[in-house]
Amino acid sequence: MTTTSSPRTVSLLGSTGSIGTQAIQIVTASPDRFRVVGVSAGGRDPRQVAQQAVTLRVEQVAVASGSAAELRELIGDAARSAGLTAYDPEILVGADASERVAASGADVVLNGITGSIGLRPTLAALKHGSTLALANKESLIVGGPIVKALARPGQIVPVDSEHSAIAQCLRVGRPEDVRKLVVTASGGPFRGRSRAELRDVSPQQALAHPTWTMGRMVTTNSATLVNKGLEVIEAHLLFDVPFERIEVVVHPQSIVHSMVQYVDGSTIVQASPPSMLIPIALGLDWPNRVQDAAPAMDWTTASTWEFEPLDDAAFPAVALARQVGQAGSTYPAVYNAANEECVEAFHQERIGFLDIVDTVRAVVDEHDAAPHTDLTVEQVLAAEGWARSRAQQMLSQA
Ligand SMILES: NC(=O)C1=CN([C@@H]2O[C@H](COP(=O)(O)OP(=O)(O)OC[C@H]3O[C@@H](n4cnc5c(N)ncnc54)[C@H](OP(=O)(O)O)[C@@H]3O)[C@@H](O)[C@H]2O)C=CC1
Ligand SMILES: CC(=O)[C@@H](O)[C@H](O)COP(=O)(O)O
Ligand SMILES: [Mn+2]
Repeated sequence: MTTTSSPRTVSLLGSTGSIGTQAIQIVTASPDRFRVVGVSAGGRDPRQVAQQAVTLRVEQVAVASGSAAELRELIGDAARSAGLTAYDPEILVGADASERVAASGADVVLNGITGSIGLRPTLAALKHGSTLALANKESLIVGGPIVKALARPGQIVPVDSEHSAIAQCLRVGRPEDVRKLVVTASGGPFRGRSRAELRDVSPQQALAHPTWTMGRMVTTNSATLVNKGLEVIEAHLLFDVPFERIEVVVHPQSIVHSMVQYVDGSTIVQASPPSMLIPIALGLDWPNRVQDAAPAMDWTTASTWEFEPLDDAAFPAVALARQVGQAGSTYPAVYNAANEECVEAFHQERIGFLDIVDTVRAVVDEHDAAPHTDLTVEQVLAAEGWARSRAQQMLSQA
């Protein structure tokens, strides 16, 4: 028996970024399964947003900053070039534009925004009943218990490659039989270097990721291993596994995207050549798989997979993340916000590479949060504001 169903409606937040553009690749290849109804971006390239809107015929187009009149004109130009006569989407401009797209009730909201600015859109998507395909790990990490309290079981589908891998590996066993989660890390461009050898590395070197092509923030976070620290907290929050049962192992090939070890000694791995197309496609239609979403492993040619322990002395960001994750409350928000400030300063060549995690640690050490049993968004935002300004003060004295 064949069944037909209408395509899932999808809102893409961060549509012009690495995750957003790959999501468009997936949805345009499967028009029978997905229909994009909204796109949002920061507004750095309104022409690209306009072109996406017209190509996908979305109902809502949003940018955080820019001019509504200019965006409308660019959409009009792109529509005329495409031979579209009557295309008049809703245009949203402003700090809350993505949140409004997220609140429109699409079947799936893919949050591919960078940074903790993605928190309110994440909350809006959950409140309005959409499935949240979550690439924007920062919103879960900073919002922690607030995000979890809003989400019904299964409403958040991880898009981050490691967490998508773990979610896939968890489908083969019972939760009570899980011994540990093993999160893989490429080790970044500076794998194997000592702390002393990291002192003078440049922003350009930090952006030369060995296996993934991604946006600037997450690529830099891979170089410092802050990304892996964030991912340990993300795994704890998504899968309710205590920190002491979440391991990190360095795997330079980025083929095994993470693993689950069960109590009988079996380890289940998810493996595919490094590509976000599979986790994005799963995020959009979990647990259904999109045919040929990405190239599979070729088992007819020889290959070598290496695994090695993380060097915590050279890369202390993961150990620090475990501490802030255990502390909970506003500590993860402070860790992330201080890091976002430091990464920008590093790319402006105001500070060195080692100053990033050293400053994050110093800001976290100064943070004095009461344990919040009922954490609120306002408390998170206040702690973030404090962390950002404290990090900036420290950086200007560095
Ligand atoms: N890229 C990857 O392979 C992976 C990414 N992730 C996570 O996914 C998220 C996105 O990463 P990535 O795609 O690499 O990042 P990019 O920098 O490539 O893209 C970020 C996107 O967010 C948009 N954006 C920025 N600020 C706002 C805002 N205030 N409102 C709405 N949109 C905004 C940007 O628009 P504009 O350019 O106009 O500013 C852009 O479209 C991050 O959380 C990252 O950690 C996780 C795993 C893998
Ligand atoms: C593709 C993806 O999920 C990234 O978050 C990735 O994890 C980055 O690679 P690292 O393992 O170097 O952090
Ligand atoms: Mn990841």
